[in-house]
Amino acid sequence: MNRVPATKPPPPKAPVRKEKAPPVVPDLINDKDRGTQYEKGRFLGKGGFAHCYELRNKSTGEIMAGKVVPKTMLVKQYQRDKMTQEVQIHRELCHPNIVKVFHFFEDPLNVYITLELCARRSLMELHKRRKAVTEPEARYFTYQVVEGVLYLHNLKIIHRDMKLGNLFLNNDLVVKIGDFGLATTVEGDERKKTLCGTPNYIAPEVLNKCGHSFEVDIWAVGCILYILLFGQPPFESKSLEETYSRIRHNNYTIPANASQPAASLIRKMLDPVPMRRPTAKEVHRDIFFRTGFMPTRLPVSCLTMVPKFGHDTSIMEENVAPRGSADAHGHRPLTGRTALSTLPPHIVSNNADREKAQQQAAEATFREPDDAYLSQLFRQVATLLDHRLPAIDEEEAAQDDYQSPECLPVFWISKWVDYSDKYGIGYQLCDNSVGVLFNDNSRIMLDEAGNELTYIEKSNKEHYFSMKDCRDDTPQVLAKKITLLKYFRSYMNDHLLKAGEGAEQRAGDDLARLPTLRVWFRTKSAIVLHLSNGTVQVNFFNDHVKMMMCPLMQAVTFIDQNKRMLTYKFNHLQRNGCPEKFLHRLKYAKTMIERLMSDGGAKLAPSGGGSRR
Ligand SMILES: Nc1ncnc2c1ncn2[C@@H]1O[C@H](COP(=O)(O)OP(=O)(O)OP(=O)(O)O)[C@@H](O)[C@H]1O
Repeated sequence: MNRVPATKPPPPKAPVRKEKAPPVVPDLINDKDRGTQYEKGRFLGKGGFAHCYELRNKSTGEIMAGKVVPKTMLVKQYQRDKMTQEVQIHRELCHPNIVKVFHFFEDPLNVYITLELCARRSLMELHKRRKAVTEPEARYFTYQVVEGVLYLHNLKIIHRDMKLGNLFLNNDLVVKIGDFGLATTVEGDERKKTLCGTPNYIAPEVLNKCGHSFEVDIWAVGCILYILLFGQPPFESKSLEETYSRIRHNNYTIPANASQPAASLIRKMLDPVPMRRPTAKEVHRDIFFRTGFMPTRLPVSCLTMVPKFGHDTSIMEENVAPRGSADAHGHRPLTGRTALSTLPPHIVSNNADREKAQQQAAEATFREPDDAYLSQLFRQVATLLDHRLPAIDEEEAAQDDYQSPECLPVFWISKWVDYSDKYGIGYQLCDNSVGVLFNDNSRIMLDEAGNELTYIEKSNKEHYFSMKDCRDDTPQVLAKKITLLKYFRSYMNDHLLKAGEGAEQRAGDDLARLPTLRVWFRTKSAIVLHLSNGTVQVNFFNDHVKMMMCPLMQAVTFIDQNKRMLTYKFNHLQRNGCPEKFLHRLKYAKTMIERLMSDGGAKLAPSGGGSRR
């Protein structure tokens, strides 16, 4: 296929930028000293000097993460010393909020560190997808970070590179502090004078080179809490010089909508004078962590969607008269996009905290763009295609080093059933939750366990309730929709194969607000689906290739004919090239996004071809 019209002279071939040579990692890795063999699993990602893979202990079946550093990266003595120092500090640590190091060994090619697997990536990906999170979530994550820091400081260890990307998440969304590459131990009142490498959230005393200690970690935690709550770093600017100048002058502002305890804690942690900053112990007992919601756990869906903090026992629906204005506890349902009342039992809090969290979640959903990021995605794909992308081989693009697996979507549609000639389209998400987009543009969603139900009116007003609360007097229209949802669910469970089978999954949760199908249509060659979290999915009928594009991660994932998942950042494809086959699909996707935009709100295109119920 021609990439340039024949009339134009072809522009010079874009240079292909070669990345650093990736390590050669055998499929079977031998830890000779312990007599253990590991099978190399999926590629997890790469950092400045390490590549990370899922490893499976052949004899125990245990799955872990394996950091691989090629020996060619450790030629100089100082590089080897740094690595040994990092591992020496890290391997001694044992705390629920610190990534566990299991072993450290080498073979002729590489050095390996086996680590506790953090399958849900890091707070950096959460931040990219969500920007500002709600205060209960910020409290939940930051408290765990502080617990880890308190443990380290008690052992006289400074981490010195606390940042979102070093705060990993396991499948239960427990925070695990990792990457001890800049960590050091402190003797007595010693002030450290040198720091190799640049920590992300650099404290003023490090910039001023006047000696630093534990307080640099507290400064970084202040930056982390700020980013979680307000969606951007406190001293961010267009240039590094300007950022450093702002740090030196303590030039940052706290948005007016911040709660008093949050604002006060941030001010204390971002004090320009290190000695005035609270210790980890003082932060740990700060009032911010003692008031307001503190969820004991968060659902996986909060990596991409604002969570909900309660149920709506008083169902309201267009064309359905609300049954009473207050629930059994005398709580009035909120009007707006979220109507919440009864709280899950594991959240201990008072009414005022509860309503505040509800309000915050509602405000956050109002901040989501009306087009669910479609125009943003269109611009990204259009920009990518405006460039002359270097053509590369498909197999080259399938190599680990080429991919960015951290950008894999949290949710995609793994099954769908088109019954729009009568009712609507039913679908299953990759976590086994199911939803229906009805022909009247209302939506319904049920989590995997079949407990948590979300009903979204045509006007986008959301109602959450537990299936246990569904009584005999459920309004007839809704009862019918629930029956249809269950029908779709059993049909999909019985009949269809799941796309992307084998990927990480987790059961739904009572705080989960799952993404729902917003708009869809079918063409002769594909079905196009747009989820409310911004993901656009295109399933091609002829060869069963699927593509998912995420505007927030600025990335695309292909599930190819061999069911391989290949994830690429748009800017990586732009710089390093794109196989012709994917380019062709991206061009098609651009037209499809345009059509989604012009279709606006859920106009169901006439169906043509493909599977149909
Ligand atoms: N314990 C883990 N579980 C799952 N994935 C991990 C784990 N540790 C690291 N990763 C993944 O591997 C990638 C590379 O790891 P990391 O960033 O720690 O490497 P690095 O080269 O030491 O980092 P840096 O460039 O920050 O010095 C990370 O982006 C992350 O996606």
